[in-house]
Order: sequence, then structure tokens, then C-alpha cells
Amino acid sequence: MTWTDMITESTRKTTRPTRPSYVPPPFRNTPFGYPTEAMHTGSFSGSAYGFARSSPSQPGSSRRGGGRSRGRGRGRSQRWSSHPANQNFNYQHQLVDVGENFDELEITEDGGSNNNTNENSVINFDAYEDIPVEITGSNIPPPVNTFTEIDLGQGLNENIMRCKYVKPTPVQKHAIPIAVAGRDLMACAQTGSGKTAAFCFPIISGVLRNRFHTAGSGRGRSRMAYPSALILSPTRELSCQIHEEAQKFAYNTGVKIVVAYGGAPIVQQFRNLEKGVDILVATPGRLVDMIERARVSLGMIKYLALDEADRMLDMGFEPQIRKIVQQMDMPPPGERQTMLFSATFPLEIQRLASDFLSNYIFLTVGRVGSSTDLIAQRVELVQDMDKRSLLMDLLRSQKANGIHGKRPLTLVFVETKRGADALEHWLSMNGFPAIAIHGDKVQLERERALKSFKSGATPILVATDVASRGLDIPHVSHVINFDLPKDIDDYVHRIGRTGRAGKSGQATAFFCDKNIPLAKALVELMKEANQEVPSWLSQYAEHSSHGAGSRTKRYGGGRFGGYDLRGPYGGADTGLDSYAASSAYGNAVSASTGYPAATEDAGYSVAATGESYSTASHGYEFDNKSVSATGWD
Ligand SMILES: Nc1ncnc2c1ncn2[C@@H]1O[C@H](COP(=O)(O)OP(=O)(O)OP(=O)(O)O)[C@@H](O)[C@H]1O
Repeated sequence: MTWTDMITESTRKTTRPTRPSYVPPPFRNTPFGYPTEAMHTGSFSGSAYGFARSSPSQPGSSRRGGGRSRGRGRGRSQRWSSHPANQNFNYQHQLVDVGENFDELEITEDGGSNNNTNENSVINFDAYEDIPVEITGSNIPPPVNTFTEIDLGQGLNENIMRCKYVKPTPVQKHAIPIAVAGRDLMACAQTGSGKTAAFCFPIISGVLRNRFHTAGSGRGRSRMAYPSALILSPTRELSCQIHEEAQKFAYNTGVKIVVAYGGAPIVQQFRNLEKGVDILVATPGRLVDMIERARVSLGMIKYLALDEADRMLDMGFEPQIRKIVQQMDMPPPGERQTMLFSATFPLEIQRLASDFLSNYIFLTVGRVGSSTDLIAQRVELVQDMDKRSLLMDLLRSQKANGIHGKRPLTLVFVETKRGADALEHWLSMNGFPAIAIHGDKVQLERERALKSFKSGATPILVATDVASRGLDIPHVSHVINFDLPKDIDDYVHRIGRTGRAGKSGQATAFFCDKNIPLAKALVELMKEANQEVPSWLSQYAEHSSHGAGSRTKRYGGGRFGGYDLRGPYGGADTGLDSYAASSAYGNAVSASTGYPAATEDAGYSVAATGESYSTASHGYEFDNKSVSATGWD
């Protein structure tokens, strides 16, 4: 059985019975399952697509390939091709007809209605042009402006093109070179800004580089699986989404990716593991179960990524996470590479980071915990009893505004599971097709609800916070906080289900008396995202204390936004005390891609590296070499 047969087989036998097979959206409805003739004929060459520019070498960054000698163009391409691992997947590449296999992988039940072919190519890149970037840590690898500047390998580069990812997003520009250089990373970037690829690409590329053995399943008679990468995420749906994304990125490379999450039969997941696994995507609870049953060993883990790490703590997963990372057989920090990603990083997660990460780089793209200004935010003052009629008015008024001939999707967040069921029922009775998703529904119902919403069959999803994090659903044009969350970070993630990948979105919040503790944080957040704040909300904010949702409390006082707890030099023992006092960035790093002058004071970052970044508009300097870094260019 070929690898692609196996992957198709495993996808068919997925524990998610409503999704028998999968084809990544960008590849659907294309004659051969991929968009261009050039791809079909395999006419990419390393020099054309892979390795056009060499990066300045970074001291101390060589552990996992980042410090390998790098040539330019053809020379580097030849080196890559001669790599045994690369020969292996080139060989597979020749044997396997890409188009046929994409046809095999097609999702049939979507009926094409969830087809977002070409969507990535129309991403609004300009939307991120002036995003502020802050980096702390030592020996920071420089950012890139194109994917081809990074030595990700031919197979992955081809898949990036197939996905129509034309340029890296800002977080990808910075995070990918850092991760490819083998460095630990704590990265915070706004919702919908491409964090998934930012950790998937380096992991897949690293797995390919180190692939001298077959994927880690049982050795000898043991049925233990030995993945070399682990991606932890808080919810089942998010784990499934990351799994699908990663499969798309690893298509036809031979990298085996398996997902494990609760609420689905564990036996099927064991079978998937037995077929071999390089990258395991898992929720913490199910993973602990598998480890305790001696079906998964973490002894070979080289890459560990925690997506939405702060949410995992909120959900009470800290004991499981600590168990997985610190008390099992996982290699310690320094021997594995660890990455934490989220759009929000409250203080408690930074403390966890200091236990899990080694000599890490702290990256923030956009202000920590901020919402993107692609989302138009409105807040309506309303009594509890009037919420339903206000919701009805909103839904009626948007009914006419279709996207691509389809009705826009609306995500309505409520506080409780019972509230979700009740609102779903009430909306349905009133002629608004709605479906609910929450933690009391069995997994199959949750998946059906999500699928029906994604496809547009049921254009209103009533959800608890189970759907607030990470889910990437095209065409969500409006997020309504029917009940506001208690915590501002949850608000940020909820509204982040719209306004993704450079597209605009709308968010409406129903504010009632019990939300007064959130007023201050909400006003700060809205102002920062250049939103109009109603005067009544400002008044509430002035009269309320910091309250439960306070950003100041969450992010540690003083500065608005997050900062590196290790201090301005990222904890580096610089021996350069005098530099700490200097604000002139001498021998220090401050990275800002076109940081607006008005906000510059809130966004300093320094690290002692001996390099200097210029904060002059749209430019960097590395070791006196100018590198264009104008956000997206
Ligand atoms: N370089 C790129 N070019 C075009 N589209 C991209 C690129 N990177 C990511 N995307 C698309 O942007 C969307 C959002 O990406 P992703 O889900 O990774 O965001 P995120 O930052 O993880 O969001 P969240 O914080 O909500 O989890 C996805 O549809 C993804 O396919």
C-alpha cells in the first residue's frame, strides 16, 4: 500500500464519520487537484522556488538546520536534492500522481459549498502592512519576506504554492525562520493571522530533514507509537482543524500526521497510530490516556507546539500539560524544540513558558491580546429581556447581504450550554436556521453542527466558548456576543472568528448591567483597534474598577499589552548592563515593521545580540545589511 493510499485510508476511517475523505479547499474543483500546469508537470526547481536567498548566519542558531551552511540558488538546491530524506520523498513524488490522489481525498459531503478555492490568493495583504512587531531574546534569526527564502524543502514549498500562500503573513515572516533555526519560541499574533502555518511549516520541514527512519510506530512487537512532533491544542475541533491543515501542508511528502482527541473512539485512533506517526496532534486529556495505556511514547519528541496555550490553562488542563511535558518521557527543554502560540498571553502562561522553554525568543506581532482593526466592533446597551428582539433585528437586517451569492454566516456566542440550546430553538422557531454547539453535545453532534454551519446549510451557529478559539471558518461575517464573556481575552478570541486572513468582519456585543466589570478592558481594546466607543460605555469604564476582565491585571500592570517577563533583554546574560540603560537600541534589537510613531512608546523591545534593527519606517538592518521588511513585501 502506498503512503497516499494509507493516508486516504486513514482519512476514510477517521473517527469523524461525517467526513469520509478530504481534499484541501484550495485544491478542489481543479482538473488535477492542483491549480497550475507548472505544478502538474513538476517543473518547479529548487532555484526557482526554494532557495533563492541565503540568510545571514546566526550565532548559536545551528541546532536544527538553521545554522547549516547555506548556498544560493542552484547550489543550495543541489545540496537539498542530495539529502537522503529528500531523495526519499522525491522518489515518492515521481511515483505518485498528485492529481489522482487529490481526487481521492475529496470531501464529497460538502457538495462544494464550503469551497474556498483561491480565497488565499485574495487575502488582503495590505491590511497587515503596518503591524507592529516586537522581538526579545538572544541571537534572533532575521525575518524573511518570502517563503522561498527559507530552506523548508521542495515538497513543503510546493504545497505552500498549492495552498496559494503567496507571501508569509507577518507572524510567519518572523516565526518561521526562528523555528527553522531550532529556537524555542513564544509567539503572540492576532487572530486569523496565520499562526497555524507558522508552527506547522518548521515542524514538517524539520521532520523531513530528520527522516532517516520510517514514521514512529511500534518497534518490534511493541504497539507503542513514537511521534517526533507533538502539537497540543485545547479543543477537539481545533485539533481536527490543525490536523487537516497539517495534512494539506505535508501532502505527498510522506510525513504522517495523526490526530487524537476525546469524545471519539480511542480504538480507531490507536489503529491510526499503529500505521505510523511523525506528527501527533492531540488534546491533552486524550493524550494522557494514550500515554498511560502505553500506546504513545514521547521519548522521541523533537518538536513540541502548544497552540492556544492560555486556553488550555483556562480549561484546567495545566496538570495534564505539566504531566505530558514534565513528568513523562519527553526530552527536557533544550533537547526538544518548544513553541507556544496564541493571540493572548496572560501572565500565567508566561510563567509556564519559563518552565517549558529554553533560551526562547519572545515574539509579538500586533499588540498582545489586541483585536485586529479588520473587525468593526459595535457595542449595544441592552436589557437582558430585550436581547432576543435585538438579535432578531440584526439578523433581519443582514439577511440581504450575501457573500458570493451565499448568505453570510453568523456566529452567536452565549454563556451557557442551556442558553445555547434555548436560543437555537427560539431562532429556528422564528424562521432563522440555527444550530448549537457546546460541550454537552456528543462529539458527533458537535461535528455535525460545525459542518452544517461551515457549509452554509445552517447559517447561524449558537455557541459557547467551545467554538471561540482557533476555528477558521470562511465567510463568518458577523460575530454576535449575545452574552459577553467575563474575560476580555475570550472576547478577543470570539470576535476573531471573523476578520481573518486580511478580510473584514463585524462584531456586535450586547452589553447589560452584569457586564460592567468588563467595560474598562473593552474600551481599551476598542480604542486600540481604532473603534468608535459609545460614550455610555466610556462612562461605565471610568466608574468601574479594573474588574475581572482587566487587561492590566491579565498582562501585568504598567504597559498596555504583553511583555517578556524575563525583562527587556529576554533574560539573556549579556554582560552589557550599560545597554539596558540605553534607549538608543545600541547593540540591541528592536524590530518594528512600520510601527506607527504614535504607538511606538508602547512597543519597545530589546535584546542583546550585537545586531541592530532599525525602526526607521519599513526597513531593517542586520549586520549592516539592509533587508526590506515592509510588513508584507
Ligand atoms: N501566508 C498566507 N497566505 C494566505 N493565507 C494564509 C496564509 N497563512 C495563513 N493563511 C490563511 O489565513 C487563515 C487564518 O489562519 P490561521 O487559522 O492559522 O490563523 P490563526 O492566527 O491561527 O488564528 P486564531 O488565533 O484564531 O487561531 C486560514 O484560512 C489560513 O489558510
